[in-house]
Amino acid sequence: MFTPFNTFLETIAGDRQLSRWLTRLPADLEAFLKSAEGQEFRRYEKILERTRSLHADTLNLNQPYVSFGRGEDITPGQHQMLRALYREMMPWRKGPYEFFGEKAESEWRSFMKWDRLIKGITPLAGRKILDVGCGNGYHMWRMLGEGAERVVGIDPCALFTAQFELFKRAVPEDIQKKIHLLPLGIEQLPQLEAFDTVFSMGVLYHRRSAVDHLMQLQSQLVPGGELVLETMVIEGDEQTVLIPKDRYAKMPNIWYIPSISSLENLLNRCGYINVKLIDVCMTTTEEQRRTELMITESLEDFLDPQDHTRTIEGYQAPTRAVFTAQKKGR
Ligand SMILES: Nc1ncnc2c1ncn2[C@@H]1O[C@H](C[S@+](CC[C@H]([NH3+])C(=O)[O-])CC(=O)[O-])[C@@H](O)[C@H]1O
Repeated sequence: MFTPFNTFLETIAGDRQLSRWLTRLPADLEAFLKSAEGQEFRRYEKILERTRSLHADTLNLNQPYVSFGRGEDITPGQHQMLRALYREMMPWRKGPYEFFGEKAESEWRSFMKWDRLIKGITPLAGRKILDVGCGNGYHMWRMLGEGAERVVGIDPCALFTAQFELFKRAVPEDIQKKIHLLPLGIEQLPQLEAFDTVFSMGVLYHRRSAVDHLMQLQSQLVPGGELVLETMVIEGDEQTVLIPKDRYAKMPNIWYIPSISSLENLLNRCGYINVKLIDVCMTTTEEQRRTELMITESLEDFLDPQDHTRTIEGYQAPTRAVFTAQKKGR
């Protein structure tokens, strides 16, 4: 029934920690496919059928444009087909990508976040990784490029899963076995204690309970494993947290924006050790902007037109911090 996810189910059957997931994963995937979001995914799958004959034997996962295949590998008709397909699968929020020479320019230049964090985290070579709220998987490909042994991403959005599948289905089978995006929310994960590094980037502020989110992430890590947490922060002391009255930067679903020191405190209270701040950076319109493949409002429209250090509601403009923290060893 759940064809696109079968390889993952087979892979985890032989893994002592991950096989625990089999108690609920098949049912969750089935429920997804039956849901409205799942119907949407099926619709995208029909679109993906058009790319069935594309096989990318050259990959470059270590540069800003994550790229698969070369332009000269496909016909002019296939180039045209890909350009049309990108449009049918809009909006492209994360990227950029290059697929057989066709560039997909996304709203976010996601490599800028990657460049800010990669030098501050434990090297990913040989590690098993979970990326929570992975979007269309841009950073997952970069993780694989760093030599990760296996990368699992979860994101409940059907479109993002389909965008990921566009590329995944074209790569060689040995690579397909190492990288998996499942259309699930973090709340659907049992305590797996299976991952050496867990990423949560751009997710904490969407969660209604920050404490539960941090504890849930911890329960995915092996003892001694590393959390990489990226989230919005505001200026202030250990007691400062912004809970927007209503919208924040026009977003209705922002619940919790702590100061750096209050988030450090929270990570410690949740039992993490070696909490380190590795980057703080105000988001610019160079990093987040409208493109041909994301034509609705972007950062520029969310800021006060007279003062780009404020959101349109008058709050501090989006500023993002990256932390690493470790789960205690046994
Ligand atoms: N319950 C949930 N569980 C898991 N994911 C969720 C949930 N709810 C929403 N999401 C997903 O979390 C992602 C947040 S974006 C960060 C992408 C990437 N990490 C990035 O850092 O560029 C936010 C941003 O870019 O500000 C979206 O793809 C949602 O579908």
